[in-house]
Amino acid sequence: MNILDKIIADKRKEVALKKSLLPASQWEQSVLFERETYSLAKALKQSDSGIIAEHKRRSPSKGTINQHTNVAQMAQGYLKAGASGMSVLTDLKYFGGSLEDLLLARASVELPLLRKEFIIDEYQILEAKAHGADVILLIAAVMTREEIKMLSELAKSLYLEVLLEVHNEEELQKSIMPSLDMLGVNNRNLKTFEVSLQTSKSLSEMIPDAFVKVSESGISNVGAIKELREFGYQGFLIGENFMKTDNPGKSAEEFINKLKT
Ligand SMILES: O=C(O)c1ccccc1NCC(=O)[C@H](O)[C@H](O)COP(=O)(O)O
Repeated sequence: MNILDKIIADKRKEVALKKSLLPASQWEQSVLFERETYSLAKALKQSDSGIIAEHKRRSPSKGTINQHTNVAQMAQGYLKAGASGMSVLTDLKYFGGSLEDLLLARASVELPLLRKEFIIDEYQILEAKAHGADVILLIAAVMTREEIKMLSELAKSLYLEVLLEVHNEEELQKSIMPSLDMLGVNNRNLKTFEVSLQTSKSLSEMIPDAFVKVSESGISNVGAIKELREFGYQGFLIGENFMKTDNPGKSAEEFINKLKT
């Protein structure tokens, strides 16, 4: 079994257990459920950075990246740096994240927040809204077109935006539908961990202009962003490059300042 299949199999068990313990209806009572959300798509179109800076303690491909994080400080650092949004990993087993991380980020900044999670069930979308997310991620590799439609339409009905992630043409073709806001191309093959920015470049012309294009993973220098912009990308999801430093906020600030020159 490849790592993505393993993550999804574990996620199904985790969600089934949560559903048996805590009904989804409780999330609708959260004070955060009725709030206005921030648009990441708009921020990416309007900002001059386009950076979505990630909070990620560890990953299957890199192991431990940074165990000594202060989510609130990091969120404020990313905001000060000029990031267009923040991505918060909420999976515990493989990434060391939690819904508390998302709540802390929400309490700290008014930036658009992406819940970076392996979403396979409506329950996780209600949970995302109740914990401060503005955007959810759907991964085409692990769902059918019907599931993408059902989950993205639910998210939109809750005023959450949807970032749909693909890694190849087949995933892209099966996924295009009006209930998506952003199309993300993951440069990392989640089954083999191979990373190539060429994946974003090759798929770019197949993404309809109606969607904001986001390039994800393996971005470690300003030159890469300048190249990807030539292919129409307006969003750039960066995790490890910031998280591996002692001060991710400051490292994002230096990166974004360099981007402006
Ligand atoms: O990062 C991994 O090892 C990974 C493995 C399996 C599924 C997902 C994985 N990563 C999630 C991401 O998409 C990245 O955290 C995100 O795009 C940022 O990537 P990077 O800048 O390379 O840290």
